[in-house]
Amino acid sequence: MSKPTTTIARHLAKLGRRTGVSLHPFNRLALPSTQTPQSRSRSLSTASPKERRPASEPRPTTIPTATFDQQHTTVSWPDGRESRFDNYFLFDHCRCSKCFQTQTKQRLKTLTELPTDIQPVSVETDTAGLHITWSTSPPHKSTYPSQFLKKAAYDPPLASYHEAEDSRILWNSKIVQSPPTVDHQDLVHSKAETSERGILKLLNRVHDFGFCFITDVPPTADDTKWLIERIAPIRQTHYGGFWSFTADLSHGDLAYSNEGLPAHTDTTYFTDPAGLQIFHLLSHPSPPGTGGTTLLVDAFYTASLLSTLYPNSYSLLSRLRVPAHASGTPGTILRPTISQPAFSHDEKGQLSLVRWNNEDRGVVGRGWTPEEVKGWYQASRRFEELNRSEDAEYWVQLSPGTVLVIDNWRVMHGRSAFTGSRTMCGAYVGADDWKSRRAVLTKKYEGRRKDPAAISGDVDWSVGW
Ligand SMILES: C[N+](C)(C)CCCC[C@H](N)C(=O)O
Ligand SMILES: O=C(O)CCC(=O)C(=O)O
Repeated sequence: MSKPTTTIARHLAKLGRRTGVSLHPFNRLALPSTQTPQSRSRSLSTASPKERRPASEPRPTTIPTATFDQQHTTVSWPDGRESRFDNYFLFDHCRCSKCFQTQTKQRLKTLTELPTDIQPVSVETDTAGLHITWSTSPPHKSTYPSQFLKKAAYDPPLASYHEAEDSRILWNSKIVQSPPTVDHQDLVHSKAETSERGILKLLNRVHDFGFCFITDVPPTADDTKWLIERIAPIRQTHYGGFWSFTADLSHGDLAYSNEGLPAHTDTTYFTDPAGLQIFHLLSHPSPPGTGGTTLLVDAFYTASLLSTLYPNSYSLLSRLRVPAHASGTPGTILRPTISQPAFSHDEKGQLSLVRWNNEDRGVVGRGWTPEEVKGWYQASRRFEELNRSEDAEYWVQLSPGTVLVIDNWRVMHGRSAFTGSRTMCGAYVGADDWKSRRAVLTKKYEGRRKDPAAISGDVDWSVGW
């Protein structure tokens, strides 16, 4: 693949000057959201006086006060902020034993069982939070911890929700200086707690950087499979569960050849793209073999650059849906029922999933305007140029004993063409599965520190967000 002759370096230099941030790795660039900078500033500057902006960060609070009327209960925080809740919303979110099954953590009432004219007969506040006695017969009593109310506030939302501190760190080619790594011993220690803490460290690094190496892994398929199964359940696909592959075209896919593969994410043809892509290079005698070097690119980093350099291109790649397919293996014609754009965002507008695979891309343009077709190609070429820039590309030669764990929703991977006999093994893990594993271990070993008010009495308020 010839290097694109681009003016990206000039753009990057300008960007560095314009944003005042030096684009070195471990930079906490703001993750791009659906709104491009211009549109974001417009929405803020045109907010009418009546639209209340998220309040500033709270000062230490003591005990709030509360008032209510037929429709709402309003909590006034000691720092002057106010949070207004529909009474129906509060009643719906009661987690007393009659409304919420504490073991299964599920609601016990349907919406039509909640009276639409529900209102308090009294409200009180204390260090435990807000206590409401409702106008039901007999009177139903609910308690809401202050922490819950601040997190759930929607009228207005509190700043902490939209500016939630995210530990993600965007990186470029300089990550080579200090790539995230954990040691195999930390993950398979005989003491269960030590292993779990090691797996949490691994998954935190995968969350923060989008990838992490595991060193000193016994270079066998069996040991690799056993290790992956300790991290999270292996996801079955049409490639099987745990796989070993080589250049034999045993599957109708270029991965099973010795071709070079540009930076891409896998399984864009699944409605739910694989969450983790785990690789372990078991063998590639070189010499006589050549090539087969691994490429990593942080798509959140290059998308962030695109968002700043070419906001309209970022918006097009966030909106226009692109068909993807896997049709090369006999008996398989895979495509998502609902095509998706390259960039998907969460409910906060944060970039959460990048689908980028030029080989598996289908026919674009159906339902688009001619201008959108032109604009999409321009935007995609710009994104590809950023991905193929020396600034973004991190090339690393894998070797037996080092496992590479990739967040396939964020970091793209690829490889240089190779000769010789090369065997790679690994597996996919579902996105929800590895994030659940991380959430459970975080709650177990960091819960008190990260969310002290999560457990109030025997009610778990940390779930359901
Ligand atoms: C990893 N393994 C070799 C089993 C499959 C590779 C699948 C590659 C496919 N083009 C995709 O991007 O999903
Ligand atoms: O063979 C490699 O190093 C990577 C193959 C690849 O990109 C893939 O399996 O998606």
